[in-house]
Amino acid sequence: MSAGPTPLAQSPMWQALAAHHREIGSRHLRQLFADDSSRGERFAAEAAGIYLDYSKQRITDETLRLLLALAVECGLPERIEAMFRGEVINTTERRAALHVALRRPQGMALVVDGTNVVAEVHAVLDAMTRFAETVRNGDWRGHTGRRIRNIVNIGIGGSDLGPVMAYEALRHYSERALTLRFVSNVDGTDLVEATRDLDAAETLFIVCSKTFTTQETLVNAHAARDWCLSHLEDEAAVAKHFVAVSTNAEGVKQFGIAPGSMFGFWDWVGGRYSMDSAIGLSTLIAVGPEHFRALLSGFHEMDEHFRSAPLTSNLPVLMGLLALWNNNFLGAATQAVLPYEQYLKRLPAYLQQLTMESNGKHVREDGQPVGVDTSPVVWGEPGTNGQHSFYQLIHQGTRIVPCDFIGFAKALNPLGDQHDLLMANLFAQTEALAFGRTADEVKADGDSAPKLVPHRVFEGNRPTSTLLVERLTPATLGALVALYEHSVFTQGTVWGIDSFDQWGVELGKSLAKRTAAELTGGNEPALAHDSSTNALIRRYRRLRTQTET
Ligand SMILES: O=P(O)(O)OC[C@H]1O[C@](O)(CO)[C@@H](O)[C@@H]1O
Repeated sequence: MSAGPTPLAQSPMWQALAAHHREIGSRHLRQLFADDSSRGERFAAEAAGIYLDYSKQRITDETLRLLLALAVECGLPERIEAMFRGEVINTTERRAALHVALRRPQGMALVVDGTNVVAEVHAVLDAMTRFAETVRNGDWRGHTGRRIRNIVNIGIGGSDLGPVMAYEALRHYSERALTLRFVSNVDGTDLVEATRDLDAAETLFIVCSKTFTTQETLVNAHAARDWCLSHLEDEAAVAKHFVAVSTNAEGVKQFGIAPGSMFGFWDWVGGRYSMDSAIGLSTLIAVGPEHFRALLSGFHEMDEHFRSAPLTSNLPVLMGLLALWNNNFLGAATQAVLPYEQYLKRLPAYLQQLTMESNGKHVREDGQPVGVDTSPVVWGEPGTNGQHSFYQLIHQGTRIVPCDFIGFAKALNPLGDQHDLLMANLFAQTEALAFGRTADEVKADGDSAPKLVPHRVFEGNRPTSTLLVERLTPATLGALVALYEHSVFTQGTVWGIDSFDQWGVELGKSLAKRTAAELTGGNEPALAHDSSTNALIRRYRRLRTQTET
């Protein structure tokens, strides 16, 4: 009988990294910087307009050498090639993961099973562009002949987070005459508040769902349809006020949206990798075709870098391996993403899905336990808001929280010296986190009572990376997102997991379906859950019908 593959933690390179960690794991960044005056320039790399400074990570040259060797041992170069060739790397769903095809220029064919998928991508892109232009220039009229002024995107997960993140990120480049709203939650408040002040005659709904079976989206889409018809009082209005983005033409037709108003994509685009497919229709309408194509070109530039740059200077590879080092060897369970750019306020939420839905897995592709920790918990807030909230823990708490700081050299909305102040905060935070403040330094400052000294000590040695970009543009946004996509892929490859499935969302979905039927109706159904769930359902049933006092 075959002994099966060697568990990751027993592999030679993992073992070498564990030994190396025992040797240097507690070495302080103060010492690492003191030992090498060029560290700040040496531990940096640049691609697609993004400069990555990783010198404030707790690593040495040897750490990097070993991490890169681990990536090679785990087959990263071959796996990158396999993804770009369109091989079935999403093995549990038996599909390719070809989001890189979505941003290829027209002439750069990618033939999978005899089909040039890039040509198909551009055919959809052209249709989206034509449609977006009619909306933007007012040729597309609502049912009563009025111009469309409001766009409401209905979708959830990847069919929401990408569009909303991109809309917020690129607001500076958006058509001001259009109001965009995003509805995702099955909580009725989301739709009610999104439509409360809108005129149905001027509102276009984009129903985004890869599968067109997602309960939240369909429920919201039907409620939006009811809202629209309650105002416009004619079934025919649906044709002018609803379009769909999906891979499920039949489902779209059943909803009542004509095939001509559907923009398609393919099963090889994962939901969380779909913001640059037709799911980006709201983005395209908001920013216009030129900016949308610039966004795609930024993605593509990072793709090409990921595919062709040597591993030693490959941004996504470096970021992925550093995240893995922090997670698996330094024991950090979380990863903070801290954009010092207000427009990127939804980026942490977007990256939560990208990272945690991709790599929050406990088994390898072959079904065997991974045996080491996988995805960190990703979270964050834009700077400087976080500084007055959770940074306390990052500076002086007992846990290590590796942070990605993201900043831009040029402000999109210059206001006095506010941008310099913003960036001064970013630089100061990374410095304080790395170097801290010793008791002797606190005492030397002379403004602390002795008993306060320990409270004012900062241990430092908190690992951070800084991503510095000239300006937030559609192209740099695309490059930034692609950077994180490929970093996630790098980590998943080392762990040997399928980063493109999401079986973990299924159990909750099916239990919710069963439970929904038990919450309403006159007679209490026989409840066969555990005693906690049974009691909660009973109390809920009582409260929902109880007369208010
Ligand atoms: O676009 P759909 O098919 O409605 O799916 C929405 C989301 O639901 C999931 O399948 C599971 O949460 C996500 O991966 C996806 O982005």
